[in-house]
Amino acid sequence: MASRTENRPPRSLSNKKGGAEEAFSDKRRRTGTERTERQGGRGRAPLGALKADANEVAIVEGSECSVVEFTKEKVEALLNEKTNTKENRYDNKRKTEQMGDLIKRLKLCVRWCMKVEEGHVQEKEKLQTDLESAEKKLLDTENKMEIKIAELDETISNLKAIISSLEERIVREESDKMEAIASYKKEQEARSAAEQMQASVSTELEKVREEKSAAERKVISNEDLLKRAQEYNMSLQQFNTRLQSDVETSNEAIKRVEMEKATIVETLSNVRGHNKALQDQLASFRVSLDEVTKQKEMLVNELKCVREELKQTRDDRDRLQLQVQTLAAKVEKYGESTAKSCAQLDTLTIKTNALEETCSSQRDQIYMLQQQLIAEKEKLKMADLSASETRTVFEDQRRIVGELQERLAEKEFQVIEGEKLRKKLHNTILELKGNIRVFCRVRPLLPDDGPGTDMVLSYPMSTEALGRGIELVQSGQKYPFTFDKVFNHEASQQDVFVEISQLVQSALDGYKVCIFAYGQTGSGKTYTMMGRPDAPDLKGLIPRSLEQIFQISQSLRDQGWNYKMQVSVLEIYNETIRDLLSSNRSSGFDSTRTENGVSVSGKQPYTIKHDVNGNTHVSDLTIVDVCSANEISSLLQQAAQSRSVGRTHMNEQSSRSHFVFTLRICGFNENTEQQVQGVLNLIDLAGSERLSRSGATGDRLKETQAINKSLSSLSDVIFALAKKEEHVPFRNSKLTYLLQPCLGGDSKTLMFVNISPDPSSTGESLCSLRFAARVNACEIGIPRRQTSARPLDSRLSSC
Ligand SMILES: Nc1ncnc2c1ncn2[C@@H]1O[C@H](COP(=O)(O)OP(=O)(O)OP(=O)(O)O)[C@@H](O)[C@H]1O
Repeated sequence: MASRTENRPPRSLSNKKGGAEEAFSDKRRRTGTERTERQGGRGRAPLGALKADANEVAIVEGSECSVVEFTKEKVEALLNEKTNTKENRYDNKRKTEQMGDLIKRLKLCVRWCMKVEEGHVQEKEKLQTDLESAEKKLLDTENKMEIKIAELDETISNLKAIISSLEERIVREESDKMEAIASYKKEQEARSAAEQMQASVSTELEKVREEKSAAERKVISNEDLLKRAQEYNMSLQQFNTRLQSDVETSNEAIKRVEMEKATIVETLSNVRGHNKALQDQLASFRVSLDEVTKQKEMLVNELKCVREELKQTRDDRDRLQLQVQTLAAKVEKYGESTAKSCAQLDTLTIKTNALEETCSSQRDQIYMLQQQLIAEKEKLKMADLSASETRTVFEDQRRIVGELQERLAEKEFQVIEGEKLRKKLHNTILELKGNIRVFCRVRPLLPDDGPGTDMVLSYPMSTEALGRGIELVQSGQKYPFTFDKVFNHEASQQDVFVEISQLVQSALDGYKVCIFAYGQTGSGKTYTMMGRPDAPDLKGLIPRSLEQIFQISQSLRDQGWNYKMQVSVLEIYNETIRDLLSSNRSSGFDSTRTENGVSVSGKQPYTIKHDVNGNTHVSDLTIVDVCSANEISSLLQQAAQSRSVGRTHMNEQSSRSHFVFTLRICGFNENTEQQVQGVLNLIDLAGSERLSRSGATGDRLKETQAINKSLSSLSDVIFALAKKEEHVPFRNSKLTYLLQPCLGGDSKTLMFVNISPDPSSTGESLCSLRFAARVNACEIGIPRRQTSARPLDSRLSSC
């Protein structure tokens, strides 16, 4: 805000005389005062003050530039001052002095007058500049006011346009609403008509089919109408949303107008402030600034007009707001009524649809029921017809079932009988083959075998001896032997197993079966019995037999056979029994001596006993229940592991220990309640250790004699047992006691005599062959041989 002094307009010199005089005297007074203040510091008094009482002006000598204060009276007195001619009539000097003094004073007066005029001019200029600035400010304010008024006019025109558009919309909306109501009424009428039509059609449908199609067409048209009504409803809803958005925009416009109004009010307050300031200024220059006053009045008038307009605008706005509110209320009402009508329409549509659906579904149901009824009637007829046929067929079927059941029982009986016959035949065949059979197996030459390529073994090709004979050449002499079967060095593990597989089957049939290998060290006993279980083609008799047993036992399940199998594995080394399946290895050694296989005092571990059925039992031996060949192979691995650990522990030579694998088979047939108990003993007998292969050249005869002695003693035992001689050598031996039921009882025994083709061990081979031939020949004495004179056919027929 401009300061009061800045805004003060400059004093005009074109005032009336009185005013000018007043200003003049006032100015003079002020100038005098100022000067007095300025000169007071130097101690100089004004001339007027010094000469005031004498109407004279004191003039300071030598100071022409000094300013002397005059008054009007003094100036007039100075101008009217006349020289005293009477006194100075003749005194020219005095007269000159008086005139000089007067001239001086007049000069001072003129200088003062000029100074005063100069001050007046300056003041006038200042006042003029002040006036101009005030006018400029007034113009600025005027311009601002005009801009504001224009803005307000624009806002008002905008508002008027909005109001007019809203009014137009309301009119349109009302017309649309009227149309909607009219169409709704029409639709209702149409619906009621359609319902009536539908009712009439549904009644007519039952009567006439042709009219039904016409009614359906009408229903379709009604559906079209309904669809159109739904579409119209959708458009109404859209229009409603549009209206709501318009209301929102108008609300926003109202908010904008309110904000503008607030700014206008603020501006107005500013203008009022300005106006007040201007009024103050105008009051101070009321006289000299008439035009400004007029302009101010005009401004005030304009302001009043603006206020009035503002008031009007507010009123308009209020009115508009009221209109908007009423419109909004109307819109809400319309919305509600539309929603209600929509809901009614929806419910009506749903009802109509439901009724139509029910009608159509009932129609379908009736049709279906009619069709079903027809079909059922036909079925009933057919059923009546076929019932009698079925009855006859049923009777036939019942008769056939009875016959089949009879035949089944007959066949089952035949199967059981056939199984019995098979067993019997199988047993007879084996008996015919011999209860104790001896097979000879020759292993191939090994890289470790001694030098020399002389063929020491040959196989006669005569019809009688083909596959059964073997000839050994020693010192140029031929020694022929005949066995139940001879396997040359080319025979595979499978070839050997094929020959013994029937014997294995006998174990499942409830017989005691014993297969053992006999022969010198390194002749292939372990290879024949165990083979190399890790290589499928090189598996020996033990794993192959066990696999076969499990396969057959599984296949016999269909015939009602259930088998329980138990395994035990032991080793006899130097009259010591070692349980190869015992988890406690330290207790696996039996150092207690026994007599006749029975401990003499107290309960000793691993005592061998025979029960009344001829079964052998070893006390405290680990017996493991097995259900699969895999379990047995893992047990065999365990046994092999225990064997090698035991050998290291006892510093044992491998060929000195006998390996005995026993499988007890207990079978029960659920159908026939038949029970069998078989035993399969698979034994790898100890070969006699060569004394010293390296030192054989020196003491060859002694070495051979020792081996022969060992083989001979084992062969003596086997021979005596097989022949059931009273005197059995080495009776106290555990092996003898173990072999006794296998060879001496009713068990089926197979002995492998293994031969090495090594030319350096021909002596041992000859020895083995001789002893095996003795065992082979010992069957001469057993009962089967006595009956073997009968022809084979007659023996088979007796079975
Ligand atoms: N038919 C065969 N085919 C191939 N190799 C064989 C055959 N028979 C035995 N052998 C091999 O001969 C060697 C000796 O065989 P094996 O250990 O079975 O003799 P053994 O009679 O059990 O000896 P010991 O009495 O010392 O235990 C082994 O290396 C074995 O692989």
